This record gives sequence, C-alpha cells and structure tokens, in this order.
Amino acid sequence: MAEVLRVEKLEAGYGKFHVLFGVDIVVNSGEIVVLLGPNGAGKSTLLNSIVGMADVYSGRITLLGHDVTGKPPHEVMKLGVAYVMQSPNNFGTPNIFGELTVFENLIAASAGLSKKDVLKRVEEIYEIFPRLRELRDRKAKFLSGGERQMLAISLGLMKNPKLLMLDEPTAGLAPKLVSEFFSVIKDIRDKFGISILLVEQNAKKALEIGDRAYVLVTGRIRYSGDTKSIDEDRLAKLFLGQ
Ligand SMILES: Nc1ncnc2c1ncn2[C@@H]1O[C@H](COP(=O)(O)OP(=O)(O)OP(=O)(O)O)[C@@H](O)[C@H]1O
Repeated sequence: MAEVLRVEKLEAGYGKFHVLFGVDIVVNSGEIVVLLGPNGAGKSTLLNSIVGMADVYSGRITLLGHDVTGKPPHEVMKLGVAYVMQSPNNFGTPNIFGELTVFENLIAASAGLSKKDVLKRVEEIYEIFPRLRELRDRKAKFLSGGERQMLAISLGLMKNPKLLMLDEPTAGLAPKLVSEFFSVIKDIRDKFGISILLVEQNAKKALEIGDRAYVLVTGRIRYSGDTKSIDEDRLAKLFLGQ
C-alpha cells in the first residue's frame, strides 16, 4: 500500500510552547485514519504541523514522497492536501466567501482542474451533499452551521486532494446530521479514493468508519493500531493516562 503521509519523531508546538513529543503517524493510500485524544492533547497541532502552521522543532514530515518538514502552507497544500480546520460553531470557516453563492464558492476553489473537470467535480459534490445542490444559488453567509461545514469540506474536495484532513467536522452539529456526516466521510473515501486523516471527539462513530486509529495524549501517541482492537473502555483508560 502506497504511503501518502509519514510523520516521524515529530517535536512541534508554538514558539516556546512545546506541544508534540516524538509523534509518529502514517496514512496509507485510500485509508481513513482516525486521530483521537482528550482536549488539548495536540491533535490540531499535529495537523497544523503537517501544513506548516505550527513550529516544527525536529523530526520529519513526508507527503507523497516529498519532504515537507517546516514548509509553508501554500507549498504543502499544492502537493495535494486539503485541510478543513476546526471552526467553533462552524462560523468563520476560512476560504468561504459569504457574498458568493454556494456554486460560486465551489468554482472559486477549483484551482488546478480543467473547466470540464470543474463542473464534473461540482456534480460529484452535489451527489455527496444533495443539500448543496438545493442551496447552489444561496449566498454562503446565509447557510446554517451544518451547511457551512458541508461547503467547507466541498471546497477541500474541489482541490482534488490526495489527502483530506478533517478537524472535528461534526462538532456542533445536530445528532441526526452527525450520523450523515460520518457516512459522507466514508463515501468521499470510497468514491474519490482520497485518504482521510480525521480528528474526532465522537470516538465511537469515528472508529466505526476508520481503518486505523492513533490516540494522542498530552502530545504523545499512546495507541496505534486498527480500529477494531480498541473500544470505549480502553480509550477512556488511555485518555486518563492509564
Ligand atoms: N496558536 C497557538 N499558540 C499557542 N498555543 C496554542 C495554539 N494553538 C493551540 N495551542 C495550545 O496547544 C495545546 C494543544 O492544542 P490543540 O488545539 O492542538 O489540541 P487538541 O487536541 O486539538 O484539542 P481540542 O480537542 O480541544 O481541539 C493546547 O494547550 C493549546 O492551548
């Protein structure tokens, strides 16, 4: 299985604030890899480090065979990463233009695809998120939190990435929508073959759709293995440092 991402012995943080200690993770082609851990464990920092948005002190990050350690965000994204950042209450999602319609936002995010492929990709996105087809002419500033989150993920897909990193995509969503989102994440992998690195608080559901999992506690990997070998009891113990 080809490797999409390899993080080795990563030490990273923000200035003098050291968050990650010797972190190793791998994402293989076509996998959904789940990253779990208590609040403040460093999950977002790990994603930020991969795309050059946190300070890497040492270690190595390899993306699709390229050494991207410490490279700035635009260079890493260009290689084929889409990063849907955590967004409190789903507002202030970066990259969404409030004055543009859903359709216009999708087109604006499509750098790198030919005109024919852009419309094909928009159609594929509408198949995954039928709600966005209904909302295609609505200005993004009028979307609900869940709808904005659908759009944020879709903007990532317009970049035709090899790796999609999702940071708590279901945070703040209504319970019914949460289940839908998990099945959509699986659809995205199945339809497009995109590898997914998923940070989630909803461990049970994430483990159901994931192939492998890592558990990060106070900046260190405490579990790495397949998602079937870990349950909520074991997870709770790991979170508590046992
Ligand atoms: N830009 C920043 N500058 C300084 N410290 C930061 C910054 N962002 C996060 N931190 C700190 O880094 C630590 C790890 O935060 P991080 O957001 O990576 O954790 P997390 O596991 O994603 O948590 P959560 O599940 O609550 O989102 C926390 O102590 C946090 O306060």
